[in-house]
Amino acid sequence: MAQSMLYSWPTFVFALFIAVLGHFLYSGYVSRSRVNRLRRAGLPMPQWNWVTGHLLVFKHHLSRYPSDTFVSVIIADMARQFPTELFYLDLWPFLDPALIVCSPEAATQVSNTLNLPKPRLYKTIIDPITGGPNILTTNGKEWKYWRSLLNPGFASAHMLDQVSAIVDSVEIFCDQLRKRGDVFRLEDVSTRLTVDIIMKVVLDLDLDYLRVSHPLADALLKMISWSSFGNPFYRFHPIRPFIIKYYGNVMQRIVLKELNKRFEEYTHRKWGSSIDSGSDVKSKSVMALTVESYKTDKEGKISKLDSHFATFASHQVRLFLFAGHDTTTSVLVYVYHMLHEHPEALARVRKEHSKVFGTDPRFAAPKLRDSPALLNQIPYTLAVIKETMRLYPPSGALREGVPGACLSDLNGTQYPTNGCIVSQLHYAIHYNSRVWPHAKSFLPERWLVDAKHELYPPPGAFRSFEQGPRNCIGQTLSFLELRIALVMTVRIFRIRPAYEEWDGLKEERWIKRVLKKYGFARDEKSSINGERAYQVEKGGAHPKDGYPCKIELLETA
Ligand code: HEM
Repeated sequence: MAQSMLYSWPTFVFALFIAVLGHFLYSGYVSRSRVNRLRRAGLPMPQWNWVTGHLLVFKHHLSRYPSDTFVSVIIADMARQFPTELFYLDLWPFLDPALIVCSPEAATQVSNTLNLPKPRLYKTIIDPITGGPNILTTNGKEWKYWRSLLNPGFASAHMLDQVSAIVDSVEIFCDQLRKRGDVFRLEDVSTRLTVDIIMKVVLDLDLDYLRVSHPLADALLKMISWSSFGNPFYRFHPIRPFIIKYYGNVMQRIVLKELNKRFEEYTHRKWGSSIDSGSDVKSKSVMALTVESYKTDKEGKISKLDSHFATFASHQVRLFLFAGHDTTTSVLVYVYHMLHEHPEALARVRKEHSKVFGTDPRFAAPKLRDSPALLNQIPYTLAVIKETMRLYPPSGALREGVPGACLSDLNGTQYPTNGCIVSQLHYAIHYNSRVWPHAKSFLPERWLVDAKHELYPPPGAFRSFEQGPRNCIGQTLSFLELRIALVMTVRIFRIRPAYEEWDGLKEERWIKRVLKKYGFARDEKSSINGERAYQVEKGGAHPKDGYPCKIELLETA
């Protein structure tokens, strides 16, 4: 008996190995055959072969850039050879065949005309962070129900009620910046700011992460660092599932506890007025308003937070924490960078703030608290933010192709989407010189001219928040916090990049020192076209090395 078991175990393992290999090769064959059919139909794609698909072409383009470059930048480089602004890319086994979209017209077909579903790939990557289904990854009725419950919490009018809470966080951000005489990574402090803000706005929870660590935020950042964004090998790391599970539980415990607390406060009317009486209550968190919509939906018949609602709501809170901090942080840091690179724009922003908030920058905070609507009177600042987001889009957007759905290019050629990931490449669309005159230049003015002006942004071309029904639910909040942060900082601090100093501070590993000594390695100052703060792959796109910088306090402060 024991002997037959010994005999059967290796056989079993071998059979399993053959089955897994067979499945792998078969799915590779299916994937490559699909691309081959598209190739034979004459649709645009780079040089292709059965064994490597487009991997070698991709590698060739990658070799022109630092190895950590944001992947959209590499694919946009490949896109330059396709005037069709649409092409197929076969990176199996790392990704299903992809239809790359670099034209605003085709992107509008994806998001508005066809409204293609979100891909299954999102579930694999995002759901472990959020703990389960959420409005970023679900489709159809499930998505619609939750989006309609959550929308009121993000409405513009309600967001203005959050200004005071955001100002409080930005004041602490300023205190932290004041303390920094050294070279430091601006992104680290900015991340703490956006995490604090998102939790206040979404859950009315003050993490005070700008000053101290917090298990919720720490768990989120740990989970992100263990996720497979940008590096597909992470997906196969043997201890990754345990790490994700552990930190997921930490997050879930805290979020559920806070949600229950909010519900208790809600039912005991601690928010200052009665929900049941139907009166308006100001300064409520997104989740408070969601509970309110839910209760209305159930005709008021809930007396405790039911576990189905609580679980799903906790996924949304975790999603907001994830989606709401990463992108906004990246934009904030790049806005400071652009203002440093364009002193004339910085001078104009400062002048605009002095005109609206008074010449003494110390009074900006009380003015904002008293009259949040003043934020609508700084159009040039908003234009600077949008232009920065055009040049440094923090993400892109993926959809799943479906049978019968085709995209058409400007010549009317049809591109089947079935079996493909449809990738709206924000980076390539934002640098598309057919639709953006002077596409590489930083021109905030293009956001201020009237519709007849040649610089006027064409419809569908600015996609940082995506467009159509699945656009970003948090865009009003992001514009709000970015403007508040700028109003409260640009007249107080001078922020400049400090990559050279940072290079000097970095500890070189002993192995690199040895290799350099014998001529096998050299100093690498990675940059793209001289830009040290290039976008690197890290979930979304982030400035290289977290933007090492130095801060000076201005005399007016
Ligand atoms: C500058 C900041 C931001 C940028 C650039 C950004 C970008 C985007 C993009 C491109 C999408 C579409 C993704 C896709 O279709 O694959 C999206 C969706 C989404 N964003 Fe944002 N986002 C930002 C801030 C926020 C904030 C602050 C929140 C938090 C509340 C948030 C929450 C979401 C959610 C929940 C969705 C999914 C919406 C849906 O499918 O119904 N985002 N965002």
